[in-house]
Amino acid sequence: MSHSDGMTVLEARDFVKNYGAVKAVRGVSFSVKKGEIFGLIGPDGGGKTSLMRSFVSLLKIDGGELYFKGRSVRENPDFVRQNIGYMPQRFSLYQDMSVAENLRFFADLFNVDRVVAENRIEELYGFSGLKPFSKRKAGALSGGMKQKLALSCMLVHSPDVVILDEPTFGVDPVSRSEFWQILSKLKEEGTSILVSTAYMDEADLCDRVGLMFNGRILVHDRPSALPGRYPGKLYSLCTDDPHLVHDALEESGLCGECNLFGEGVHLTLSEGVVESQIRELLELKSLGFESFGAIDCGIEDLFLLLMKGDGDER
Ligand SMILES: Nc1ncnc2c1ncn2[C@@H]1O[C@H](COP(=O)(O)OP(=O)(O)OP(=O)(O)O)[C@@H](O)[C@H]1O
Repeated sequence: MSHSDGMTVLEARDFVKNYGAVKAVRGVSFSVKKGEIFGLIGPDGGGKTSLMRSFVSLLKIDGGELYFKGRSVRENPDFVRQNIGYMPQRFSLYQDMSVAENLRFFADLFNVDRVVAENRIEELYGFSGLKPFSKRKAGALSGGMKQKLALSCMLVHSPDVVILDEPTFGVDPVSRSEFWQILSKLKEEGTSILVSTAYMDEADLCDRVGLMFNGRILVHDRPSALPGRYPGKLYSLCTDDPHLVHDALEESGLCGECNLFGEGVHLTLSEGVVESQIRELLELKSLGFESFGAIDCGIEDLFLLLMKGDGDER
């Protein structure tokens, strides 16, 4: 039975993946629409890789269903493998081969016609900026350039749906930004992208994101809609002693949420508590602070809150 509405390219319905007793993915449902960038965001071990590898039919599905363009992944493994571009966490480039040779190798692997391949490789050079390095050995490229080459190799057979597993992991900030610019160009070209990352700041670069933790997608929405999902008012307190302040606030019972955050603490007030009580407590304990005031919630704040609500055993 087809589940395609023409606009949905990837869909998970109550998808479950176990490794023996380890519940890696515990019933996940979401979809990726044609021409959008959907980000799976979350810390290591949340289940992102298991979900992605299952989508490309590299792992057995233990429950629920995954669909690619309306077809069951379980029943159509060859169709899936031929038509989805998949870039795993450790994409194997041939280190002793040049950039151009790697690209031609992957074109041959996917049986891309020679002329079509050369045109596509030129197009990919345009996307990636790798042309000046075409003769350089892959092993001699920087980390960021290696990831761009891996992406290009994966795109050489022109898949219109791609799955990228933490493609920017360990890459410097400038190259990360350049990599996302390439993804944005691909999207403009009509490519649909499912991409995972542990970098929360990459959420804003996606059309929609799913926050994944402990085998579940805790919430999925447009990045701009996520702050609105935070219940209550959030405060930021900047201090030189974030640990001491955090512990004092936790002990006081004045806060609902209380999390260390960079150079300070993000907190909510317990019911009936007013802002001045926080100031008074810190003065009483002789704990200094530079500023204290309400702020807009960020994606990390929401994630911390939702993660606490998901305390199931593995
Ligand atoms: N082959 C395996 N055998 C047993 N457990 C596994 C296996 N692969 C993954 N796991 C476990 O499944 C859970 C989810 O792992 P998964 O790799 O899917 O998460 P992730 O969010 O992609 O994290 P990472 O970025 O580290 O890969 C983790 O607890 C992990 O230890």
